[in-house]
Amino acid sequence: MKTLVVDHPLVAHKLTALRDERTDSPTFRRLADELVTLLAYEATRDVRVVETTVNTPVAPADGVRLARPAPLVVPILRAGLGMLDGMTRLLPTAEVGFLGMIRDEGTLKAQTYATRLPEDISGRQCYVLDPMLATGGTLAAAIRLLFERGAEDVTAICLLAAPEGLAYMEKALADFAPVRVVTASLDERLNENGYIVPGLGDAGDRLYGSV
Ligand SMILES: O=P(O)(O)OC[C@H]1O[C@H](OP(=O)(O)OP(=O)(O)O)[C@H](O)[C@@H]1O
Ligand SMILES: O=c1cc[nH]c(=O)[nH]1
Ligand SMILES: [Mg+2]
Repeated sequence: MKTLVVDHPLVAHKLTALRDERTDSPTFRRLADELVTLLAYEATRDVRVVETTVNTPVAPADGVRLARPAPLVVPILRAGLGMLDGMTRLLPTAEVGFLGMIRDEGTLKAQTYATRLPEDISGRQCYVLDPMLATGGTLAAAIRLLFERGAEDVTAICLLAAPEGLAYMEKALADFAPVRVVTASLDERLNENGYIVPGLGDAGDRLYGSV
């Protein structure tokens, strides 16, 4: 598994504002959206393209276009939904599938409550969106499911990741084809409740709750 922590002053600036407990939900949503687009630029560096030629008003020009089948983008509900628009702004022709998953806050185990993916994802490049990689249980289960359905490679885009979660995913996904994690920050650790420290709190609540 490869992990990329995007090192860019704009990413750091927006992430700092996102973490701030005084940031309200509308601002949090906007910042998450902007951050995803910046992360997606790095995350799609290996997106498959094919060569093509177009005619400019002056002369033919060699170029590329996205290969088919189009990439599949999978936000993990609920919090991952806050990253979807930022991602499809960069990849407007991507297909979108949905996974609904929730972590039991007692056991910290992830449960899947909704799956809405295309019938056939064999050979597809997949981009999974979830702002928080904490224990890694949610993302590992989501990525495993995509590989079991035939995905060719999977990139997870997260706003924050914890070292414990990355280590867990490394082991849990060792038998699967390439996995990449692209994140804005590798934070210090998890606390006793499985929250990322310093983190940003509960991403789902901050996006969609009344906090
Ligand atoms: O790495 P893990 O320890 O599995 O935890 C991370 C998961 O927890 C959060 O979702 P949550 O279960 O709170 O659901 P929500 O998006 O509906 O708020 C977050 O968005 C991840 O999906
Ligand atoms: O820090 C954390 C961990 C899991 N889920 C969140 O929303 N935040
Ligand atoms: Mg939550």
